[in-house]
Amino acid sequence: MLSITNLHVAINGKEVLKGIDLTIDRGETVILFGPNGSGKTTLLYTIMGIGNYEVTEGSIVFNDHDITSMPAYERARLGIGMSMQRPPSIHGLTTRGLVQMCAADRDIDIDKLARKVNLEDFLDRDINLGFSGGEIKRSEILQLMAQHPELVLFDEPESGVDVENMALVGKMARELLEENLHPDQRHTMKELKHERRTSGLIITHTGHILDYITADRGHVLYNGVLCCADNPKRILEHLARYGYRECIRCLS
Ligand SMILES: Nc1ncnc2c1ncn2[C@@H]1O[C@H](COP(=O)(O)OP(=O)(O)OP(=O)(O)O)[C@@H](O)[C@H]1O
Repeated sequence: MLSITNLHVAINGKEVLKGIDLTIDRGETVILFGPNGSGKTTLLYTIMGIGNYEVTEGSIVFNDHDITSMPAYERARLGIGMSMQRPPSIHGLTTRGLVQMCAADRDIDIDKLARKVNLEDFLDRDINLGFSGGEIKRSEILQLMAQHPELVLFDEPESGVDVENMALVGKMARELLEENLHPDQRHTMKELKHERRTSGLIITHTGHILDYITADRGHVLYNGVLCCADNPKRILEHLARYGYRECIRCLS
């Protein structure tokens, strides 16, 4: 699905990512922790191909396509989608218009999808213009539901979201990632996991998203370097107790 090898990324000549190796298999969800400024957003934007990020070394391969230098719209067409932490407002582009663009030639019922995230009254408003934090996140989810990507990149889904909105965002994120496949009498969890085609890479500081989705693995990104891989809840407990100082010891 996604294979990142020795990825070095610079912004305005400053190296921010310093040799990232990361593989995400089909149906797998990976959580990314890390202190402010460690390069998490840079990694997600570089995978999506947006912004002024220069790949100076290494490669990103998605479903056997080398996407390292591909424009963002081609990556989206291949099946990568992203929910940004602070997406821009766009004058003159309605939410409905953007959601329709996300769907490309898929046949979707925009009004029905919007009702799922309580955004039916926002469809004819300019995208994100005057939206609250929770409304922005719900609109990001709506776009992802329309796009139906194979790899979902979430940059801090909890940011700016109140408890009630978090429950809705978490539920919809689970629906996107787990594709409404629930264990029943005929199918075990293991069998269903095998059927899943959607993968996720999620940045979180608080870990609240882990109350809603099942993550397979967590990593810590520290100063542009991935420094550990473990059960995400265990990493979170460790960070709550010791902060990031153990990462410095780990890397030294
Ligand atoms: N356009 C830019 N110009 C210069 N430096 C930048 C730019 N964008 C990001 N950086 C720098 O790159 C580093 C990594 O930023 P990034 O946003 O990837 O960190 P992060 O781990 O996502 O942080 P946070 O948890 O605070 O969101 C920071 O030092 C940041 O100031």
